[in-house]
Amino acid sequence: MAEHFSQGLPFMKMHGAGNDFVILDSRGRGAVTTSALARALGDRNRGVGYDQLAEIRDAEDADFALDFWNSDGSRAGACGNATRCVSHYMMQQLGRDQVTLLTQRGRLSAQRRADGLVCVNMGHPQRAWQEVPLSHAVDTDHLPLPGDPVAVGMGNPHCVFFVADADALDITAEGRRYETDPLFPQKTNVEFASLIGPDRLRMRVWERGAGITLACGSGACATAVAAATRGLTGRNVTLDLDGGVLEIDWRDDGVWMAGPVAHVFDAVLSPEFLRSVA
Ligand SMILES: N[C@@H](CCC[C@H](N)C(=O)O)C(=O)O
Repeated sequence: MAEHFSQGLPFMKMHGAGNDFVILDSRGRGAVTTSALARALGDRNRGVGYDQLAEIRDAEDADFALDFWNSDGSRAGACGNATRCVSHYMMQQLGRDQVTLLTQRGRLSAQRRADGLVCVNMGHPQRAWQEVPLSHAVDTDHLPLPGDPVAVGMGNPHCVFFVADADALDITAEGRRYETDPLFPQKTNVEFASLIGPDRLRMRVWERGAGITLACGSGACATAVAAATRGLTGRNVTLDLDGGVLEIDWRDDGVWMAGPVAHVFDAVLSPEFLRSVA
């Protein structure tokens, strides 16, 4: 790859509610991300460090397409906060307040609200066990696991626990344990949520392929769907995460998520770094 990028490879660093991303804009050229590049870049000592890498590609019937990678080099089918960050960047580039995009999940749309928050329709939640996916037929509202969690797919799998105090938990131990539970053949993201007020939840997350992160957009959507399904909240919910606040509105046309985005810096990966990954 280094021979194709003799001047280096430009990238952006952005975050959404503290969920941080490296973003490559590959429009007009082929996609460059490989599992090896994602893993090397995701290493906070030897690379740049991030929760997810998002690569923007050309799309024929949408404004752009997006692929997601976790920092361990694995692929992710959805990433709500990166979708909001990249949509912000694309709206700025196109001079518009709304964009459409393609992900593995299908066609999504994003908008900038009057208050400046960027929101995305993450699509309908996946509630059938095959869709999450789970390894066999079970009640997704009450998984046969300690703690009685809920399984929700948002284009990626989530296992949501409702607990008395999410801040009192060792989520590294609990998250690691359930990420690889055999009930989830593709592993899972793990959320821990507590009801802290009417339609308000405190949520912490252990992400598949990334570990503890300060926020997870698809996880916030899954948690809001699980809370409404359990009758703990209505369908319009505010979530307090370690890195900020996300608003989730489960409407007839899908689960909408709104929150802050920040463009941190632009930089260039050196040819030496790219050579070391080849
Ligand atoms: N941070 C993300 C979710 C990223 C993907 C996840 N780790 C997976 O493997 O499914 C978000 O904002 O949704």
